[in-house]
Amino acid sequence: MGSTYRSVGACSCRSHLSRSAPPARLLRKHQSIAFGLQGLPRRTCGQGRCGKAGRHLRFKIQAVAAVREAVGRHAPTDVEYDAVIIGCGMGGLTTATQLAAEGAKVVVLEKYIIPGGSAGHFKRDGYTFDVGSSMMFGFGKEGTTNLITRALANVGKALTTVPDPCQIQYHLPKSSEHPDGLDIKVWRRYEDFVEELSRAFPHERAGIKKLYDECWAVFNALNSLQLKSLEEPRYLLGEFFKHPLACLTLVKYMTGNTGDYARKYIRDPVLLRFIDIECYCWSTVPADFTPMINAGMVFCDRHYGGINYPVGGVGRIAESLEEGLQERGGFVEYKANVREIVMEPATGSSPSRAVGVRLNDGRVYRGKTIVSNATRWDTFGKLVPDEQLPESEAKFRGRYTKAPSFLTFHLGVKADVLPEGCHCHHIIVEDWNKMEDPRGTLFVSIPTLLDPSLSPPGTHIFHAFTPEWVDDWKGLDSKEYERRKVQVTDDIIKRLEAYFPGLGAATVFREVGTPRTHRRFLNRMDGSYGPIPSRRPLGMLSMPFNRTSIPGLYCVGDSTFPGQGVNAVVFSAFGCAHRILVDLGMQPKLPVIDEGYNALLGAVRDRA
Ligand SMILES: NC(=O)c1ccc[n+]([C@@H]2O[C@H](COP(=O)([O-])OP(=O)(O)OC[C@H]3O[C@@H](n4cnc5c(N)ncnc54)[C@H](O)[C@@H]3O)[C@@H](O)[C@H]2O)c1
Ligand SMILES: CC(C)=CCC/C(C)=C/C=C/C(C)=C/C=C/C(C)=C/C=C/C=C(C)/C=C/C=C(C)/C=C/C=C(\C)CCC=C(C)C
Repeated sequence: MGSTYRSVGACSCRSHLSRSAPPARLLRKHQSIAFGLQGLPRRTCGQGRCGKAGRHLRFKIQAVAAVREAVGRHAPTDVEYDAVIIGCGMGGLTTATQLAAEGAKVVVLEKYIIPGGSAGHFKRDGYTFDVGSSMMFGFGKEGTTNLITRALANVGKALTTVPDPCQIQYHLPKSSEHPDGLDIKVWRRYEDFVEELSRAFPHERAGIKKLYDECWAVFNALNSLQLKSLEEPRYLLGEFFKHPLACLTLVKYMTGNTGDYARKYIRDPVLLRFIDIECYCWSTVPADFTPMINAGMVFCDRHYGGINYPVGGVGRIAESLEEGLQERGGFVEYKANVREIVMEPATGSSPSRAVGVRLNDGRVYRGKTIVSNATRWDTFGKLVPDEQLPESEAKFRGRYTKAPSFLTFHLGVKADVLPEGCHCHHIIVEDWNKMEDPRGTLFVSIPTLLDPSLSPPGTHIFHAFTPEWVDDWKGLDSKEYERRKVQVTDDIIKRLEAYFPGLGAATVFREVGTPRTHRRFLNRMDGSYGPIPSRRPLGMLSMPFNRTSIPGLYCVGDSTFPGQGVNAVVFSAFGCAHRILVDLGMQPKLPVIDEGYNALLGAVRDRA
């Protein structure tokens, strides 16, 4: 089994260790130690600040002990929580913080030993690697769509971020019109991007502008509303009253997909493929399967709030949220593997209800509400046994399927291998017909171009990833598994050398994750990136919101609307926390309308 999120490589430098720091802070500063719970750290930080290894070893042993203590702490089981949350990914953690900010009593139970799940980070040999994407939306300063900024602010936190001047540099295949291939940069300034794309497709200049301007109509509507639970009619009516035009605009786009709008304005087949990759790179499906509301959000926030990288790495977001949660009396228990959701049996006219969770070690946590941040397939099928699968979930399985997982290559490279003026994020498509194949599209992020402190001097982090199914990695013994990892890394580096000449020779550190790594360390069924529609969806209406048909049980994260993406998951958490606060009577509701509206919403969505 790959060791991507486990091996030892801690900093022993005094500047990184503090004997007096509380355990949570130690966890943050010494996450590398936390990754090395199986043994003592082997090395110093690689940032050149250490030199007195013997003396520092004493601090190191104390730090390891403190981290062990933090990781091993149990939350009390003799109380009833307002919410018991399964999983400390961005979905679960943000729900917890937003509930705690309103005075709710919450506990988060996380199987692994760090916060953030796919949006966490880990340290090795002086490198801080983001587990998943390094491209952060929702970090702007203005409007209402800056959801990450808001989630942090609601628990009194803020992070310093570095603006990225270019969201993505696309390296696209040759065509008769573009015999050298197509190189498109999505600049932070909207007008610069539209100009660059229009220069590549001059005959489609008007269509390009119309399509992206239509996305702005969606974004401007979203960006004028308070973003909360779409399952809560009191809030919706309030927003309709305050911003009728914005709400009607969203109603108009609610059932539409991006491909329909693209074809309305654009004829050029290569440009339509470009719109497909613009969607695929975050939704893992082409434009016809991507809801227009989501495209409006992604295609405009990158210009409005911009793409901004948090100093210290993406994992700082989750670490800061966890601090905010603790300061508000919430609790995250690590190494807490939830085995099942405990149900109270049905009585008379009351259906069976979720009332707690049972861990692998047998302990039970009871809650007025239970929130699952696990994927839909892990929640229904594992935590709730298949025999109790609600009809709505059976329907979900018919409409959505698991997206593939990823092969991830966390590389340390010599700095001089990067070309002059290199941008942080790259997408490489060598053949349009292979865009959606496993190992077809290559993604690259070099976050050290924005925050050089993440790697030792003279080096960069080069994070490459590509979609991959778990099936190809099943049933291998450890020797064959390791051999396959080396082989696939060499193959991918060879392909990347066409764009980054000398990459192989310049690589000084390698850590490779496979779908099995994602499955094991993120606890995601088959390591999946999340749900994708198995047929054309009815825009945003097809994805489930936070409530489930089991009373007391809510879902949050990328298995709920609006799907994958850190800011998307944060929106799902805002909705989840809001709906729970209303259901717990901690925020007001309109009782009769509430039930009628949700029954209607359920009926419409059943047909979606
Ligand atoms: N490698 C990648 O790039 C990658 C892969 C998948 C998802 N993503 C992205 O990550 C985000 C997903 O966020 P999310 O919050 O929905 O999920 P998440 O997968 O990031 O977090 C879920 C957390 O729940 C924990 N968990 C699951 N089952 C558990 C159980 N039974 N007991 C205790 N803990 C359990 C996991 O350990 C994990 O920490 C999205 O932005 C998505 O796009 C990225
Ligand atoms: C009745 C009803 C229901 C309603 C009525 C009307 C209304 C009012 C409506 C409303 C609506 C709303 C509010 C909505 C909202 C929405 C939202 C917020 C959305 C969001 C979204 C987001 C997203 C999707 C995102 C995503 C992102 C991502 C995924 C990212 C990713 C990235 C990556 C992967 C990276 C790449 C890389 C490279 C390039 C290297």
